[in-house]
Amino acid sequence: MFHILVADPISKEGLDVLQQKPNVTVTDETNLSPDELENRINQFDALLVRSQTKVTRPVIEKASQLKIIGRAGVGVDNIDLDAATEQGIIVVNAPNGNTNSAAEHTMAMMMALSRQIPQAHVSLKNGKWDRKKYVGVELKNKTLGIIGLGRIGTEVAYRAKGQHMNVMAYDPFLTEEKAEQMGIEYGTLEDILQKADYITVHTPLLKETRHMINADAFAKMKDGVHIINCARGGIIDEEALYNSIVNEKVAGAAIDVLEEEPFQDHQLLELPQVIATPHLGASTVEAQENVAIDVCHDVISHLTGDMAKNPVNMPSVPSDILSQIEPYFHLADKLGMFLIHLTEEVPEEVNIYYSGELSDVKMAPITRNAVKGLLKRHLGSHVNDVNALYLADRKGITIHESRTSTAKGFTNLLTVEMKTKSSVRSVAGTLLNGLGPRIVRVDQYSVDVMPEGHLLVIHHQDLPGVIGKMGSLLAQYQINIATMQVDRSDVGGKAIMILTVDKFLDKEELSGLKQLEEISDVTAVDL
Ligand SMILES: NC(=O)C1=CN([C@@H]2O[C@H](COP(=O)(O)OP(=O)(O)OC[C@H]3O[C@@H](n4cnc5c(N)ncnc54)[C@H](O)[C@@H]3O)[C@@H](O)[C@H]2O)C=CC1
Ligand SMILES: O=C(O)C(=O)COP(=O)(O)O
Repeated sequence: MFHILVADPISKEGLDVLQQKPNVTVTDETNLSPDELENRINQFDALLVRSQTKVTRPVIEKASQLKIIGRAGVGVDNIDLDAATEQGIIVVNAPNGNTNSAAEHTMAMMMALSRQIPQAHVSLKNGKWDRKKYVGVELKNKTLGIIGLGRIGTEVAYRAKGQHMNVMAYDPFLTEEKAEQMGIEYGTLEDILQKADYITVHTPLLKETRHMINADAFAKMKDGVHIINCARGGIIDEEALYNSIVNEKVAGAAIDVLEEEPFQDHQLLELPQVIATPHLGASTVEAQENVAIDVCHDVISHLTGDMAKNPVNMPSVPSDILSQIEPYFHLADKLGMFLIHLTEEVPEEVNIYYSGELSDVKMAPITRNAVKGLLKRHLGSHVNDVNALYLADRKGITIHESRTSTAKGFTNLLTVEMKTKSSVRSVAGTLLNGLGPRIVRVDQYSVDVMPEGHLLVIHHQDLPGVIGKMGSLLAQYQINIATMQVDRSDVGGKAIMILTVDKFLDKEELSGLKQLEEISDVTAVDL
C-alpha cells in the first residue's frame, strides 16, 4: 500500500489518477503547518505540492518512507533538492502543463500595466469617472526584453510579436541562429537592460538568478521602463525595484510573485504604479488539470517501479531510449554488487566500459545502476538511482564511463572495474539473447554465471583433486551445488571456481573452505 500526502490544492482530475489505483491511499490536507508536516511526513511514500508548501531539509530528513515528491507545476525552489537527492527521494515536476497559462498571464499583466486597467477599475468602482488620469501607452513598436527564453519566455515572445512589439531575448542557451529563426533579436543581458521598454523575467529562481535585476541593473535601464515578473519572487531585488519606481526610473511594475508569499502588505503594493496578482500565473482550470494529471501519473509510475517522465534531481530518459537500455539496468546492478565483494579494500575509482551494441547507448542510467549495486553492500537499501552518484562522490569514489568497440566476441559487453589502493578488480557481463544476463568475466578469467542466488567465488591452485575436496566439504555441510564454472590462468597456476549453491554458507562453513590448502580465497556473494 502506498500512502500519498497532498499538501497543496491539486486538481481533482489529478487526484482521480491516484484514487483509481487499488493500492493507494490519498490524504488530502492542504493546510498543514510546517511543524505538522515535519511530524507527519514519515507516514507517507509520496508528497504532492505546488508552490506554497515548503519542503525543507528538516521535513525531508524526517521523511523516512518518502520515495517521491511531486510538484504540480514548474518551479521547485520551494523544495530542498539537495536534501531530497541525498535521501534518495526523487523530485518530479510538471513542466509543460502551465506554460500557456503563465504566458497568457504575463501578457495580461503587461497590457493591464500599460493601460492601468486595475487602477482605472478601482477608481470607477469608487464612483470616479476619470479619463485623464488613466491615459496609457501602446505596446506596438515598443521593445520587449525577455530574460529567460525557455518554455514560457518563448510563448511570451510569440504573443508579443502578435502585438507588434520588437522582441529581444537573453538566455544562456539562445543562439543568434535560433533568435533569427524565431524572428526576434538576440541580446545580452546588458543589451536588454539598456534597450528594452518592457522587461519580463522568465528564469527559474536559482543562485545565479537571485537578484539578477538589482540596483545596478535598474540604473542601466531606460527611463520609464516597465517591469513584469510572473516567474519568481527573488529574481528581482524588491528594494531596488521600489526605489526605482519612487525615483521614476521605472514607470510601473506588474508583479505576480514576491520573495515572501503569501504577500499582503508589502511596500511595493502601496505604490500606485504597481499592479499585482497573488501568484496566479498557473491558476487556470486547464493548467491545473494538466499539471495535476501529469504529476500524478509520474508519482504512480515511480511508486510502481517505472521510470518517471519528469525527474528534476536526476536526468530523464526519453521512452524510446529507455526501452533500449532498461534491460541492462539489472545486469549493471548485479555486476556492481558482485564486484564489491571481491575485495575488502576501499574503492577509489570505478571505470565502466560499454562495448559492442552498448558502445552507442545512453550510458548514465546504466552507470547509476552499476554504482548503486556497488554501494549497496555497505550502504544498504538506502542507495537508489537518485542518490547513487551523489553517495559515490561523497565517499570519494570517482566514476568514469567509456565506450570501446571491442566486445570480445559478445554482441554487448558491460565491464565494471574497481580500483583500490593496491588492486584493480573487474567483472564483465552480457545480455544473452533470450537467456538473460550472464557474468562472463571475473578479472582475467572467463566464466558463464547467472548473476543470481548464492554464489561462492573461490580462488585456488589448479591442481588435481581440488574440486573433489571442495565438493566433499560442501556435502558435509549439506550444501548442494547447483552450477559450477572453472577457469585458470595457466596449467597448474592460479584458477577460479564460481559455484551457485542452494543455501548460503555460515561463517564457520566459509572458514572451513578457506582452510583447504589449495584455496587462497573464498568469497560468498548473495545476488
Ligand atoms: N507565476 C506562476 O504561476 C508561474 C511561474 N513559473 C516560473 O517560471 C519559470 C520558468 O518556467 P519555464 O519557462 O517553464 O522554464 P524553462 O526551464 O523552460 O525556462 C527557463 C529558462 O531560463 C533560462 N535561464 C536560466 N538561467 C538564466 C539566466 N541567468 N539568465 C537568463 N536566462 C536564464 C534557462 O536557460 C531556460 O531557458 C519557472 O522556473 C517558475 O519559477 C512557471 C509557471 C507558473
Ligand atoms: O509552476 C510554477 O512554477 C508556479 O509558480 C505555479 O505555482 P502554483 O502551482 O500555482 O502554486
